[in-house]
Amino acid sequence: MLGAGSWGTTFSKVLADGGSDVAIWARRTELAREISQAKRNSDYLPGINLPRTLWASPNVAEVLDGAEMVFVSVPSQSLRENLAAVRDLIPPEAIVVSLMKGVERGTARRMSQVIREELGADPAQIAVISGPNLALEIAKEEPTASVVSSENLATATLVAMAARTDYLRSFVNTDVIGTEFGGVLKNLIAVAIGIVDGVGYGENTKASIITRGLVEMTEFAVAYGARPETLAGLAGLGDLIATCESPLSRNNTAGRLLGQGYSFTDVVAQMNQTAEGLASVAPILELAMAKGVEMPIVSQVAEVLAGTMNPKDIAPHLTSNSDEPQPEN
Ligand SMILES: NC(=O)C1=CN([C@@H]2O[C@H](COP(=O)(O)OP(=O)(O)OC[C@H]3O[C@@H](n4cnc5c(N)ncnc54)[C@H](OP(=O)(O)O)[C@@H]3O)[C@@H](O)[C@H]2O)C=CC1
Ligand SMILES: O=C(CO)COP(=O)(O)O
Repeated sequence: MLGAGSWGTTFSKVLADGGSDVAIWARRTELAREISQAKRNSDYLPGINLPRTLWASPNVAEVLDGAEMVFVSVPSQSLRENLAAVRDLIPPEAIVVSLMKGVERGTARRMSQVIREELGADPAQIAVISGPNLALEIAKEEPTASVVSSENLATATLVAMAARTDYLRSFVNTDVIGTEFGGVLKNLIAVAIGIVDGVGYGENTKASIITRGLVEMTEFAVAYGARPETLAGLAGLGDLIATCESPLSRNNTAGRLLGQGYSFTDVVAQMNQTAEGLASVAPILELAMAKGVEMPIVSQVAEVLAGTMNPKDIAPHLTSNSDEPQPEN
């Protein structure tokens, strides 16, 4: 596992509980020591006991030695530089699995695309995992489901088998584009819902934004080749519900602070964990524009982030250029 944050550590627990030998690369020596010796990660998962077999090291060569599967859970914006540093250490036959839910600023690439580019990996050896998977709930072994996606169904199946425990089961699909974009886009809608909460609006506003948000997510992802069913599944609607409803969500939390009137800079300063949605807004809007997809809710999030829109003006019904009633579907 590359990354010892809340999701990297939680998913390592899942894999270890599923019977695998798991090693985590933690960039901080003291955190690696705490995981290996105390079987705890008090920075990210307070109160959670980790499996006895799990160990961590700041030495990435040691962690990757002999790995059959390499899971990656670092912030999306740091993926490329991290892969460049370990490229020669990843065993050539290893399956590489992205646990991340962002797109790269500047290139607008999905994480599996960055993996492919940086490692020169065969797409059949790459998988992505998404779904309603709030780390702390899974670390507490509350039951949930994930989706493992790969262009090669056999690869997705192998990964899903490795991640099988009493409290987590995975479905498989071959729609990598839909599975990845589902995870990215729900973060942006969760920021919008956080803004609504911060402003103090109620359930009608939230339900309207979640519903219209799913329409935006689906139109966007389908324009890039996703299957609409994927967006209606765990990696789309499922994760949208979990992230929009939960105070555990960092994207939701970031939105709430914006809705309470904090500036983007203040919000970034207050967040001590990764809120991927903040960096993904701009590249997603670039991709939307390239395909002529309207994303009124995501556009409003971008405006609130830029400080050009009062959070109180957020609404589910704005479209860019028309006062006429729009067809619902
Ligand atoms: N948390 C969750 O519930 C879920 C998260 N995800 C996704 O997982 C990915 C990782 O998120 P999550 O674990 O939650 O994030 P956290 O903020 O909890 O942890 C981030 C981890 O990455 C490390 N890190 C930070 N910056 C860098 C860098 N530049 N290079 C290398 N490592 C770095 C941190 O190290 P350090 O501690 O030293 O700063 C830490 O180990 C995200 O894409 C997120 O969307 C997906 C599903 C659920
Ligand atoms: O992806 C997640 C749940 O599925 C976690 O959401 P946050 O990154 O907003 O905490």
